[in-house]
Amino acid sequence: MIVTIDGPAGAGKSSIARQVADRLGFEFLDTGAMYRAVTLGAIWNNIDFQDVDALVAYVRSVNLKWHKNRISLNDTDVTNEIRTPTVTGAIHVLADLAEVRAQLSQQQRRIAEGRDIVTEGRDQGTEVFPDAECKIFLTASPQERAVRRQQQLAAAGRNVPIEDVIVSQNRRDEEDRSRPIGSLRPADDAVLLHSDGMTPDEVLQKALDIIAAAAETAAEVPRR
Ligand SMILES: Nc1ncnc2c1ncn2[C@@H]1O[C@H](COP(=O)(O)OP(=O)(O)OP(=O)(O)O)[C@@H](O)[C@H]1O
Ligand SMILES: Nc1ccn([C@H]2C[C@H](O)[C@@H](COP(=O)(O)O)O2)c(=O)n1
Repeated sequence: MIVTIDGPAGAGKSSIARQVADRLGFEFLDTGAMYRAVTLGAIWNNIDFQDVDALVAYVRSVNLKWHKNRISLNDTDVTNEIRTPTVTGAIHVLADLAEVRAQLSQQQRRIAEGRDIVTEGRDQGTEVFPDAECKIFLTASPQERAVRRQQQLAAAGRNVPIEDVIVSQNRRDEEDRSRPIGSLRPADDAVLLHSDGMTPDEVLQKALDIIAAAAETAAEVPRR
């Protein structure tokens, strides 16, 4: 069974998707980590971000591996290095390129093949797994997401004023929504889960309920 969880930055996708996967004994895939890793690699290799051909060639050449919730690039574990503001600020350049998306989407489908998996990102239910048995669009208001992000950053030792968090969140939302391919939007058949005012445990339980209902429907309606 494939479960997709898409939504805007800071909605709680990775934390909820990981817990859902643990509870169900499914694999978990963080597709944002893949976009982050190739962006980091392009920076490390001093690739000119204006040179589309060079960026595409680089992404085609790298060996990206997702294993046990960690990501490696040409056999170097970059799970921690991909979470810097520099990487976050540069991702949109690669994420906007159709060829890069095609490459990473293909790899995501390969990872999911024959597995029960919870995969999260922006385009999982719309572009990468249009036939997924369960699609959730997890969201929260910009204010709520910003507060969560500020607390997450503070827990990691970075005290960032809420105004700055909101500015960078608005920029990412705009980039993610206006992308020509793979833009952030709910699939027509996604269940909307708006998490304002819900604790993480409540969101987890709601997601599990949605998945249980979808699994029941999938069992009743055999796939063509
Ligand atoms: N319902 C909730 N209530 C309060 N905090 C939450 C809730 N859900 C998630 N969080 C917290 O919000 C922060 C952001 O969550 P998370 O990293 O899972 O978001 P995300 O959607 O994956 O973001 P991104 O796309 O930027 O990676 C984390 O610190 C997480 O623990
Ligand atoms: N399926 C995906 C996943 C991620 N991206 C891009 C857009 C995001 O802003 C960025 C980082 O993702 P995050 O780690 O914050 O989930 O990567 C995408 O285009 N498609």
